[in-house]
Amino acid sequence: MKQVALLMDEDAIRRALMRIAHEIVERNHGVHNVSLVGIRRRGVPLAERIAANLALIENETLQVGILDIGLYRDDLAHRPFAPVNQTSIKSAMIDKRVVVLVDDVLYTGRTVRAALDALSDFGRPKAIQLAVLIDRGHRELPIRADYVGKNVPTARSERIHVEMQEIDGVDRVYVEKVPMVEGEE
Ligand SMILES: O=P(O)(O)OC[C@H]1O[C@H](OP(=O)(O)OP(=O)(O)O)[C@H](O)[C@@H]1O
Ligand SMILES: O=c1cc[nH]c(=O)[nH]1
Repeated sequence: MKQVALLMDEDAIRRALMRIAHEIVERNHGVHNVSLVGIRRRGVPLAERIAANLALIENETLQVGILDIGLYRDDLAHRPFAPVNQTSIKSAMIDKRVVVLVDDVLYTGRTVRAALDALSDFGRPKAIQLAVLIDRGHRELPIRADYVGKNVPTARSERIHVEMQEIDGVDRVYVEKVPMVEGEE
């Protein structure tokens, strides 16, 4: 049977996203030169919520870019369907700016690797920073997050599920515990 444990509820997600917004302001001395880019799918509503928090803190409205990394995945050849590119980014949001990439879960780092590759098509940012709601460890590439909602030590056999009101009708994060197989971490 599927075993699940709640990691974050609506309030915990809201607080984490407000803290991340404050950290972005502090690290970048404001948000004047900052752009937000959400990785589809759930990175997009997360980036929009961080943008709303930044508007409250700094009184500046940031547009949110949408990055679809489908075409840049390193396992493209093993996927059954060709992806449709749903990226929506203007070069002016990238060139010479500090770009904060936003995603829901950081795991192996392969999605972020693909996102860095995809972003380079739009210009040359001054810097790229990474914000994630959950860092679950098990990196396979030298990638780290600058802003983390919650660090969650996990076994590889587990899966983190992030659900967002805008997509799933509810705000919550839970871990699906899969019974360990002998010899696994
Ligand atoms: O660091 P990584 O190993 O790349 O894992 C993290 C990514 O995995 C998830 O996407 P997934 O491809 O599972 O699709 P989903 O968004 O439909 O869950 C999640 O949304 C992250 O983008
Ligand atoms: O646990 C995981 C791993 C990758 N992507 C997710 O969304 N959850």
